[in-house]
Amino acid sequence: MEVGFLGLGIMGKAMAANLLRHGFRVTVWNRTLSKCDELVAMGAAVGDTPASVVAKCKYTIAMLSDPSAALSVVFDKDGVLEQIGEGKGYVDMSTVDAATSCKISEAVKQKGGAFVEAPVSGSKKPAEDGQLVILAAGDKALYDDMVPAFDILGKKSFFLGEMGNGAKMKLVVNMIMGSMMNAFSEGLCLADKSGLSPQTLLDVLDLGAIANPMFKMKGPSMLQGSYNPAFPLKHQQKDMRLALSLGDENAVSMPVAAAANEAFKKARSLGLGDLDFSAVHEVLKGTGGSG
Ligand SMILES: NC(=O)C1=CN([C@@H]2O[C@H](COP(=O)(O)OP(=O)(O)OC[C@H]3O[C@@H](n4cnc5c(N)ncnc54)[C@H](OP(=O)(O)O)[C@@H]3O)[C@@H](O)[C@H]2O)C=CC1
Ligand SMILES: O=CCCC(=O)O
Repeated sequence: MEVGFLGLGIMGKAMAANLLRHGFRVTVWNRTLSKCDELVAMGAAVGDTPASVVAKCKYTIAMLSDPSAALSVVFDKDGVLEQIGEGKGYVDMSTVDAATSCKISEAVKQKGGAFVEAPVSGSKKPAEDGQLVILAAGDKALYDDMVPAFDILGKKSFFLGEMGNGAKMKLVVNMIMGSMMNAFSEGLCLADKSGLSPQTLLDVLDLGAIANPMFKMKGPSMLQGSYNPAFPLKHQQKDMRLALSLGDENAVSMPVAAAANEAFKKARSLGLGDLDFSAVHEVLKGTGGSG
């Protein structure tokens, strides 16, 4: 199978590499073109623009930072819309809001193409290992065509029905994750300040009902103040913002998520946006704990 791949950040690079390793022919494009080099060394071809990738490939996948990037790659000059059409499919796996997905979907359909939104749960390592959870919605025929690729990228794919449901599901999941990260960080600070060993807290948590891969993976590095980015904090804050907006639209009160968002915003204002989202711990340490 041949696919185009737009966006070679932390996630896109790992996902495109995975497709190459499994025998897919992949044509890549990234705004900063030099980031294509590693994929070319693995056998990828390069397109000069999103439009040229879509012209070459029947199916094109995108993995971009946020709604503004997702829209720009489709609607701007040399964008996806210039070449999408009958018989071609576009799959956006970026985390965006439902309105962004719907806008792209309408435009692609108007040109005769098919569109699926397919954001993912799972971070850098699951992307490298093909263990993502894919939250797709939109054109079912295109989804079915993409299953061979989704089976390589992920351990499970959900088809969630109408356009926007993938984005909404992803935002709900990440809203919970961002709130959990704040509660976890507060717990580490509280343990430390009240004379307990935060390391022992990690051991206790890992044996009980709230054990989870995030605490297990992030806890030790948070205690060391080490935040090598797997999931950049600026993206987690974007997801909190978009989830809170979904809450506004549906009149759902989310005080816990709103407080977590404030901590992520504070972290961004301190210049921590490019670090891992667990760097929010630095903010919470600064307000009383020492982790
Ligand atoms: N990292 C993670 O753990 C996970 C991330 N996600 C989501 O996946 C998406 C990608 O995340 P991740 O790979 O971590 O992000 P990165 O910040 O590592 O990569 C972002 C990508 O978007 C591109 N980009 C940004 N702005 C524009 C623009 N205006 N026009 C064209 N391209 C643009 C960047 O290009 P350039 O290289 O030129 O800057 C880069 O390829 C995000 O929506 C994120 O929320 C979902 C699950 C997990
Ligand atoms: O959007 C990022 C999700 C990160 C994860 O699921 O571990």
